[in-house]
Amino acid sequence: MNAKELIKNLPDYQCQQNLDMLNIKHIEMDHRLLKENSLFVCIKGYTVDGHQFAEAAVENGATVIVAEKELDVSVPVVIVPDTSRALAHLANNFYDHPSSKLKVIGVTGTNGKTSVTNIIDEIHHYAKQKTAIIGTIQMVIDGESHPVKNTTPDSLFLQKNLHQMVEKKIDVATMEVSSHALDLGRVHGVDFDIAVFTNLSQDHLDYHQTMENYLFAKSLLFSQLGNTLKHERPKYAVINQDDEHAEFLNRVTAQPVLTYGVQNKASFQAVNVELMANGVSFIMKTPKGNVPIKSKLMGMFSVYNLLAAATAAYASGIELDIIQHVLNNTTGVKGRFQPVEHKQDFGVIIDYAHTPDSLENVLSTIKRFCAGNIRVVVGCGGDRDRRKRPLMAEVACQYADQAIFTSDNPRSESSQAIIDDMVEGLKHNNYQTILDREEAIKQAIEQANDKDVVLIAGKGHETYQIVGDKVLDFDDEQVAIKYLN
Ligand SMILES: CC(=O)N[C@H]1[C@@H](OP(=O)(O)OP(=O)(O)OC[C@H]2O[C@@H](n3ccc(=O)[nH]c3=O)[C@H](O)[C@@H]2O)O[C@H](CO)[C@@H](O)[C@@H]1O[C@H](C)C(=O)N[C@@H](C)C(=O)N[C@H](CCC(=O)O)C(=O)O
Ligand SMILES: Nc1ncnc2c1ncn2[C@@H]1O[C@H](COP(=O)(O)OP(=O)(O)OP(=O)(O)O)[C@@H](O)[C@H]1O
Ligand SMILES: N[C@H](CCC[C@H](N)C(=O)O)C(=O)O
Ligand SMILES: [Mg+2]
Repeated sequence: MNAKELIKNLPDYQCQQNLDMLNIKHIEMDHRLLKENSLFVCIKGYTVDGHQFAEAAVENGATVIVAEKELDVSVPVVIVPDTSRALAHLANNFYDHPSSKLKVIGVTGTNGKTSVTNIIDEIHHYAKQKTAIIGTIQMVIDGESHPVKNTTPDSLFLQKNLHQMVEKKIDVATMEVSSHALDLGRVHGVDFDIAVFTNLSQDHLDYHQTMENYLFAKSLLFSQLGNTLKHERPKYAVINQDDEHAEFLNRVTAQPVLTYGVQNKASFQAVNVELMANGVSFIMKTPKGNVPIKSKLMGMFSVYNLLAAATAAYASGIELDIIQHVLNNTTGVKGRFQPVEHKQDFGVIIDYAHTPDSLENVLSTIKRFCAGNIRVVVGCGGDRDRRKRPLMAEVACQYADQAIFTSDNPRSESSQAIIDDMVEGLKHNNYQTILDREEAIKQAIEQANDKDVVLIAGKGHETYQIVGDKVLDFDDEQVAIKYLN
């Protein structure tokens, strides 16, 4: 693509040099990945400043540099106020606005994004559409899995892969949209068709500082839901009417809103909800009549996830009988309320609860059916929201009979210091500390009696433990099976 053409829609840029004759074949933000005839965008990161690689980038094949300041290099430099935002524009332009050629469904909220995106994807797949999904666990394009680094990738990776999806004739892409991504502009320029809100509770205050900022970041998905009409269908915001922030999000979007909920009247409302030991059942009231649902997913939080997915699929034009079939048959996502069954006479559940609210949801669900004692193994991530630590410890001790506090990706912090934060001010004493996660799981399993339930929380599908900058192999499920043997 011609360089001048590529940058022409940037809202605010300066460039003294002539770009007329430059043909750009690639865009790159990492100088180590550069090829010939590339445009390199210098990003000021949290670890390093990409501007320092400008010279090396030219050696590696960059023929244009996009930067926030003048640079002494032998190729033209385009100066912009914010390179991250410029990258989102450039990538969208370079890949010819791929999100305008696909249906894109974005799901945001503190908890439930991975669960809801997977159900939405399953529904579209069952409706014989070609689907793709981007989220915490992986990116899947028409059945082919690709690894991901972030829940919501940077704008370059995102636009490149949306383009791949267009090439592969994908009908609908469902993606998790994290608050970090919204705040950092990773999804700028993505033309969403449907925006879904699950819930908002405490997490990520290390990044957002206040709950107001966190809510504001989440709301950007709804204010960014544009006016373009794609596939001859209107756009929709899908909002959890039982969440205290529902009214605010309702006002933020200019598009029609479909709501879902249990307690409050909603477009999709669950009534006659029964929480059972092997799933949930309810009547789903919809704008087109009542639909009975009996799902294998557990707990009230799953009722919300099922409703969110059903409402989004309805907004996407899927028939209710297809939605009903998938809700009744979905078996959920790896590491989300996942039982480990190994001939033992007590329960073992692996779950990704890593916030106070999700831990409370999962433990209260277990409490409903557990005839013995609940034992929870849990830790808090290092270099993440410190303020959620004592709240998670409080929930663990309040709902479980015995809590074992252990390590969960300590990253640059010491595991002991993280647990010190967890137990500070804790009034309960039904806990012990075992820093080594394998030993903690072993102890919980060895101490479990008939009818007890052991909840191993926080890491879900993860198959690693991040200690310092090392990523060590660690899989809660494998460790549990080892000691169940
Ligand atoms: C804090 C944060 O968001 N960091 C993201 C950021 O990394 P960074 O700022 O450290 O990047 P950096 O290493 O300083 O590099 C700066 C620039 O220099 C370039 N570079 C770097 C080194 C080099 O030799 N050459 C070079 O060109 C890099 O390619 C980059 O363009 O940019 C990277 C590339 O896009 C991201 O992968 C990375 O996410 C890290 C892994 C992360 O942990 N992010 C978390 C906080 C996050 O975003 N989480 C949310 C989920 C939250 C939730 O809802 O649970 C998510 O969406 O994943
Ligand atoms: N709707 C919900 N409300 C509260 N808790 C939930 C809900 N859905 C799932 N959970 C809990 O949150 C955990 C994480 O669920 P899920 O992975 O779907 O959330 P997520 O929003 O994708 O998380 P992340 O921010 O890490 O990507 C689950 O293991 C479960 O404990
Ligand atoms: N997306 C979340 C995942 C947390 C998972 C937990 N195992 C941890 O490492 O804290 C985060 O990065 O905050
Ligand atoms: Mg997720």
